[in-house]
Amino acid sequence: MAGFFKKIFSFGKKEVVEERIDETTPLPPIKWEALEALKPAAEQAPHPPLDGEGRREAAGRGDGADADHPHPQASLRTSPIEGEVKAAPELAPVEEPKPEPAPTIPAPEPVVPSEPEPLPEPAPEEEPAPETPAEPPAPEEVPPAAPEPEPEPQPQEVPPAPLEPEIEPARPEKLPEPAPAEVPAPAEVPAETPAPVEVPPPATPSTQPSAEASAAPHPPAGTFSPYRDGEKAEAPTPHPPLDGEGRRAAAGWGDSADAGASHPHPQAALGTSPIEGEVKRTPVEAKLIIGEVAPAPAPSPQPSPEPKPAPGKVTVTKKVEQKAEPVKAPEPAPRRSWFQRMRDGLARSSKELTGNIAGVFTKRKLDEETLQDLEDVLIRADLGLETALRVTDALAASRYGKDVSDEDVRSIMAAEVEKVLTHVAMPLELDLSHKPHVILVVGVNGTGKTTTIGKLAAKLTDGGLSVMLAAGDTFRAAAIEQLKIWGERTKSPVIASKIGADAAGLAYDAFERAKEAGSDVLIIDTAGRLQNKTELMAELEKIVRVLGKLDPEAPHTVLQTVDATTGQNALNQVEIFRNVAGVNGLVMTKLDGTARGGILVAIAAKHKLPVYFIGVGEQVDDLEPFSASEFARAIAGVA
Ligand SMILES: Nc1nc2c(ncn2[C@@H]2O[C@H](COP(=O)(O)OP(=O)(O)OP(=O)(O)O)[C@@H](O)[C@H]2O)c(=O)[nH]1
Repeated sequence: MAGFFKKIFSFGKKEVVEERIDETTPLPPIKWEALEALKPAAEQAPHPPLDGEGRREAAGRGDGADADHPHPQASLRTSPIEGEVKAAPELAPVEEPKPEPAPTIPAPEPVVPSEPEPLPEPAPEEEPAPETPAEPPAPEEVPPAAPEPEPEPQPQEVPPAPLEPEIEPARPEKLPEPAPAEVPAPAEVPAETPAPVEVPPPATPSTQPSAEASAAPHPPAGTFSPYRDGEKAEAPTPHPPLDGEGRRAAAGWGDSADAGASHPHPQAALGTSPIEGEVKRTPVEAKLIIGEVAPAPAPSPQPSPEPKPAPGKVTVTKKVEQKAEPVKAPEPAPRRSWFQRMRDGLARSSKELTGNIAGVFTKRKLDEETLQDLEDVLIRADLGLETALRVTDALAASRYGKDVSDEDVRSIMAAEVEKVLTHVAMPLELDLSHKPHVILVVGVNGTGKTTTIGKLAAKLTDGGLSVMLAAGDTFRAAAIEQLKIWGERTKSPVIASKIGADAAGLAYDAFERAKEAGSDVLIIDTAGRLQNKTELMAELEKIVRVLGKLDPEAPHTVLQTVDATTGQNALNQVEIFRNVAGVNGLVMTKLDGTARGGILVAIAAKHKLPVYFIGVGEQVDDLEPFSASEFARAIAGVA
């Protein structure tokens, strides 16, 4: 017995056990053990006081681990089984032995005191699971990877100690997890089998995950929400130390004191820091940790950091945009010359015409039939009867009865068309003795009056002339705004009035204003109107009459815009406007992309009015002086 007690005393902590034994009435067991003590070594010594068979069993298991706390704990639990009432008092003493491991890990102990009561139980439960050798290594491995991410979450969480209450609910689940981390020592716990039943399943699996989860999952979680919220890992940086401490404590505790308080301590520490962090981050994350931590542990941490890349991608898109910008620079593609544009525009007219001509003169001698066919082709091309006869007459005069190719025919046609146009292809001359030189622009709706005014104003202002614009189209607000835009672009003042105002009155006012301003040129826009609209045509006539009151020679130039796509109706338009407004010049618009450009030749042949410009587009510089030869060659398809 003496030796037995000595051994007990040597354990120190076990001394308490002896006293307890006395209280619990271990007398019968004492005798029984005394007998055993005589037989075996002192190994069973601690057990005797514990008395129960469980003690023996525990002793057998804990032979090697006796020194460890597990024994006291085992005794506590075992005894509780017999008389749980007593177990409570024993628990306190049992934890006391923990201090022993504490020396090894002083940090954990301080934490334990506050949570010892609840924690001790869960810890022992978890311990059994940790026994699994494979598991302990896992947690250890985890820490390395986890430490980096974990630190972040903890720091934030640590400060808000009050938040722990929220965390605690989650702890029960997590608590088992931290225990595994401490597993190293827990291996001794196995004796605590009773509780393990519940714990093991969660503990072992959870433990690793928990340890990792706390570590791995936490980092991710921390990375997720924290990053987004604070984004700044700056907060995390402070955490690392905290985590490290918590982890170290956990690890240390597990190593030495795992059995008893060690578990609660690490858990508490782990749970508090990581849990808090997770909880705050987002409920979603918490779910991940609790529910599927085990499967996710390793991957979860990784995915968490990955989300960060997402924002990185955003930056990438920005870079892409920047790259796109430089691409825009080269966009300014070289613009085709006006002639090329006119040529392309007349391509449809030319292609149809030359194609038909080729169809007539394919390996055929020139005779009356072929000449008649050619005349029909030219007329259908809107060149007009007069121009068609000029071409057929010229062809018959030189090639009648001979083989004629379509190229010969096109060449002769170009020459004859040029002859017709030469007399009308004149440059616009402005008599600046008039201050201002008044240009009245008329025409049917949509033929390009306002656009042509803008283009012309640009040419004049570019030439150093001062220009004033008058919005005589008082019927359409859009027309007024359109002219104002052109005025801004050409830096030309625009005189306008309210919708529905008298156009003649506006023209008169504008003329006076231009005189007062000393403008070189006044360009007056008018409302589009069909030549068969008597009232509108009368209004146009009135405008001309009113302008004449200020200057008998005004308007000095009356330009009519003619839409090349109009066809034969253009001939009638020019005739009417010429009679009503005294048109003395034409601008053939929309020659770009029409198959009816031949009408220009017909108009020129019939009215012999000057064609100052041709419109080959909607841009400001798409107004070109009319060239008879170029137009003729273009429409005839002659290079
Ligand atoms: N392709 C092409 N379009 C043109 C040309 N000239 C004018 N346009 C377009 O033809 C349309 C009518 O031009 P406007 O200048 O408004 O014609 P408008 O005669 O003033 O019209 P109203 O005020 O309604 O009488 C606009 O879309 C112009 O961009 C041209 O030479 N080529």
